[in-house]
Amino acid sequence: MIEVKGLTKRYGEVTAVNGLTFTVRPGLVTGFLGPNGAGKSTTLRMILGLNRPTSGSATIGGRPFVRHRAGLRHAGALLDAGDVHGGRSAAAHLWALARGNGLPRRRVGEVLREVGLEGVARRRVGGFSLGMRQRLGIAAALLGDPPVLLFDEPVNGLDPEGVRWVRGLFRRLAAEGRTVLVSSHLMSEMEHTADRLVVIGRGELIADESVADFAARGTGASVTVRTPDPAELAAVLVEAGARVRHDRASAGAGVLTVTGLSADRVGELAFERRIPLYELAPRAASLEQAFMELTAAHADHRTSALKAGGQAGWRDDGSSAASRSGARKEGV
Ligand SMILES: Nc1ncnc2c1ncn2[C@@H]1O[C@H](COP(=O)(O)OP(=O)(O)OP(=O)(O)O)[C@@H](O)[C@H]1O
Repeated sequence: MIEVKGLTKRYGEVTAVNGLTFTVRPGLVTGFLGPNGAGKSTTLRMILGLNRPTSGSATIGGRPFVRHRAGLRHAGALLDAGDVHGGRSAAAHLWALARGNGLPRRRVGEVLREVGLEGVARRRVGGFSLGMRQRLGIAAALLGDPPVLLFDEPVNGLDPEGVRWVRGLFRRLAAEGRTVLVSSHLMSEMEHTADRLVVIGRGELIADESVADFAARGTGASVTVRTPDPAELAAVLVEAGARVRHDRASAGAGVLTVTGLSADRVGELAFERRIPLYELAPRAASLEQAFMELTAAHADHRTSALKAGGQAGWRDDGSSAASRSGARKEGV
């Protein structure tokens, strides 16, 4: 379990994280989402004791991470896949970590097999692709067989097969009862991977709930209804204030997409007018749409980034080099 309470981090004038409070539970994959600069990496670094909070606390299993001896047995993390000594082999890199944490040598071979790098164990990490480095970072996180795992943008650089593999790995780790926290800017990725979402914007908590509850908050929610009398039903629904789109005919019936009325109300109106229904299904807004709506107020930097000729919206290069190297310079 990870517990974050009133966590705040200021860098001079910049408040990177502002009074964050949330709990990450075992047995679930929790997605940690937010626009660029929302404070995800800073939060993960504070949870791992790499950045010192200005105020508030973060604990893993009830204690600050730095108070755990042989830390890799308690929590494993992939923060920055590029942050590896390029002159070492994959096996040597992992063996150095294992030795420092009192872990047996056999774990090196086990985790290399787990991530599919056993064939390149003796190769220098300097020649690895970004995807291979991500796999190596995941191997390092798994080395101590820890109950708590944190991954910062783990799918960057992975090919489609790698993405599928990593999704399956996270689901398995959660099914084993571990606490799994995964940061991402890819909404679609979280839709397939996470059970819960912690969403932040400008360092503040926006949502902490199940994926389904989060998606249901978007205004793009609609109702799909199939009926042999689509024209008549459409007229009734429009009269009641709905917007109706006639999509297609299917198995002798018309399919309507209705927005602005709940599925319950659509069913009631059809019943009152004695219009038969073959199908009535509420559809939540897409996660992406709900996310864009809910974070809009916390992400006005998108516009300024565009004006400045910088990158707007979601990060797609897997790095925020300035902030990360800056955070490293803090020397904690
Ligand atoms: N060492 C630092 N010195 C000054 N400001 C920093 C430092 N580290 C981070 N920041 C600032 O804190 C804010 C949060 O940055 P952080 O990297 O945690 O966000 P993020 O959600 O991980 O973003 P991204 O997805 O772009 O990596 C940003 O405004 C960033 O510029």
